[in-house]
Amino acid sequence: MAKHGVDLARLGALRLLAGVRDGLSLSDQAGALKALAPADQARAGRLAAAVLRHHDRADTVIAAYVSRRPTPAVADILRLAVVELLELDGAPHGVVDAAVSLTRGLGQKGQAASGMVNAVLRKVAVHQGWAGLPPQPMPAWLRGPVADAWGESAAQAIEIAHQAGAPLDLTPKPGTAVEGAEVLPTGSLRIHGSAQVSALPGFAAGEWWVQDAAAALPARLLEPRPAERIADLCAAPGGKTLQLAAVGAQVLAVDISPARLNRVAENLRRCDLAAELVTADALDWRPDAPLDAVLLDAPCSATGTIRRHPDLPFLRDGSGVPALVDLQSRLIDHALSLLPPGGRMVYAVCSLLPDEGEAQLEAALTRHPGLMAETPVLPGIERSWITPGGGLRTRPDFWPERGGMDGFFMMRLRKPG
Ligand SMILES: C[S@@+](CC[C@H](N)C(=O)[O-])C[C@H]1O[C@@H](n2cnc3c(N)ncnc32)[C@H](O)[C@@H]1O
Repeated sequence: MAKHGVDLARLGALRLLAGVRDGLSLSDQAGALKALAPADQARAGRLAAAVLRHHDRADTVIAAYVSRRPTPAVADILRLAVVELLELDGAPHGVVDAAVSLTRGLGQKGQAASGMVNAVLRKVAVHQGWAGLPPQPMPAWLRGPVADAWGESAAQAIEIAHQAGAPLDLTPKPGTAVEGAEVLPTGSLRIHGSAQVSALPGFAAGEWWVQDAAAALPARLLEPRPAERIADLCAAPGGKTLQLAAVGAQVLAVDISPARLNRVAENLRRCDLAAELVTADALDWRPDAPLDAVLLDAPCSATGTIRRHPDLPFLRDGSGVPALVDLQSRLIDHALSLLPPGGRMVYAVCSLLPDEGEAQLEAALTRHPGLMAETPVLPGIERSWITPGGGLRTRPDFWPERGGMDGFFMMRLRKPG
């Protein structure tokens, strides 16, 4: 949609990118585009995400044609145009014109830079070699541990998967099908191509919820049974709570954030499922009656979700990881203290960092003599995903032909009887 010849979606994308430069995540900025029509909001989000996914490749191309470093705002306009031209097959004339008018819209400095933007983008439009540029690298604080754990070629395959983005995965209520969706070996449903979630069949009737195929595994690994009392610690927005409730377990969904628990309530309502919602710090919460099992989806670096959140590498520097690792181990200890002898627990993190996953398993077994890691057995998981310590590791580069999956580590622990 155009206003005074300027595409509002592109303006929105640039606003989002400026927000990321200021330390705001894309999802934190949903309100910033409120004035735009829903279709423009969605396109702005897609364009901003595409620029972040190809950020360094775009800079490599721009550097070949500029003599002086552009200002941050002009650099974003150039990156957006480069990605539209070389990745999204945008029509050169329209993309270059839009970039020039967006630059002019920056005021006096923009007026001065618009000639340069025009000249640079005319050359970019016929640039050769885009496909051969390496994918957006992970930041060093993440790439180092990933390459150490799984090797350089795995790190590169993960970067390729990050760049490709993620399809839409759904978890259906037991026995529910969704027309046109691929049924994945693990039981999740996958929709390829862009789709408006609320327009898909079964959304209003609450027959499924959006959940990455890997994110659906921890609740399955717990093997919840009808009427079991299960605490879902760190539950919001509730994907795993819904899974547990859908098999008929009595779920206590605990989260520290009341606002995020409201989202669990909304999701339960839409899907016509029930759980008890508890606002509490999981580190000191205790149930008033014995539990059968605990699911602990601990707060983490979220580095396994970069496919969906390409802004994450631009917002974090890894300095928060040690505090998260410490919180995770305290949560594991507290969760174990809630279980009766012989009780079971699943710990999960959407992280690619072994410190938050494989190392947490090893440390928990050392701290708790007699605690056992039970080897994961689930439909559709591959042997190579099982770690030597008995955990389950998923990575974005797994299932490349199907469109990948988020990076998770999960483990199932059994308290001594
Ligand atoms: C990874 S998300 C959980 C995702 C959720 N299990 C799902 O499947 O939809 C982590 C959650 O932990 C919550 N959280 C962080 N620290 C917590 C604490 N000390 N006690 C309880 N919840 C906490 C956050 O509010 C956030 O909702």
